[in-house]
Amino acid sequence: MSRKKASKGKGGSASPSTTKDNSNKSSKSGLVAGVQANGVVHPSRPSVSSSEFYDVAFKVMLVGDSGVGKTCLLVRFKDGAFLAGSFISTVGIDFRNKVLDIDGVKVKLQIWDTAGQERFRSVTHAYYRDAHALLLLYDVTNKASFDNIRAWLTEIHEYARQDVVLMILGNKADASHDRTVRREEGERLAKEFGVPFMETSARSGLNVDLAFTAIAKELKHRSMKGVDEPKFKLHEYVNKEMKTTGCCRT
Ligand SMILES: Nc1nc2c(ncn2[C@@H]2O[C@H](COP(=O)(O)OP(=O)(O)OP(=O)(O)O)[C@@H](O)[C@H]2O)c(=O)[nH]1
Repeated sequence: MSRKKASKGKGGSASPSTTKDNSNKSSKSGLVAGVQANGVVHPSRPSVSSSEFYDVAFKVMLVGDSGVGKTCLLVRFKDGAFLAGSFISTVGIDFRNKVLDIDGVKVKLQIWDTAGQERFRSVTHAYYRDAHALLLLYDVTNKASFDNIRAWLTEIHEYARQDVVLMILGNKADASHDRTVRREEGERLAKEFGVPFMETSARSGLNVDLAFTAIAKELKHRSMKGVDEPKFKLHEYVNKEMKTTGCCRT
């Protein structure tokens, strides 16, 4: 299978220019050429065994209230590290790339980290329609961020594609002493809307890889499924993985 080469930069900012306030967390390598509107890149380069090369690419957006841990989740997934220290809010939108090997297929996720603050909402709206998947986060120590999930879902239905892959994540699951939202509440809400759900922790790494891998698997199956290939079921995959790992995988 021939493969496309991913951009070399760690990530980048898209217009309007965005980053964390006063931080150097984002780089500025710009948008990656070749990611088409339907997310499937038709490769033209020969296959090489490098993580820079990929077969298909998709855009994944992280959304949710300010402070729920979107940037930290992305950094944990991309770099395997936790961004400790004082909280610096994202301004606008920023992205990073990561290539995953899904059943022998190189899947590039271009992951967009959006600002949770209300004042950047109109910027975020402009990016919804290009997203193939959305990870909607709340903070298990912040009840308001959980209550706002319904409003976020309304917004998603208004601005995102109809076939967008969606998952709800209850982040900061490590912070058991400060928890105000029980896991069952998250599960119930997600069930009500028919959306897969898991709790995550950017701090400990709990379920972070699983969340992105599940999304990548679903997107890859949708774009490349053969006639005889069994249908991939995101819900079932998430439930099975949570059961086999006892709900907690770092
Ligand atoms: N205990 C704990 N703290 C976390 C976790 N994830 C993020 N935080 C903390 O929560 C704060 C906010 O994290 P960010 O990742 O910047 O939040 P955000 O959702 O990107 O916020 P905006 O950019 O304003 O939308 C920071 O102080 C983080 O250190 C987590 O999994 N566990």
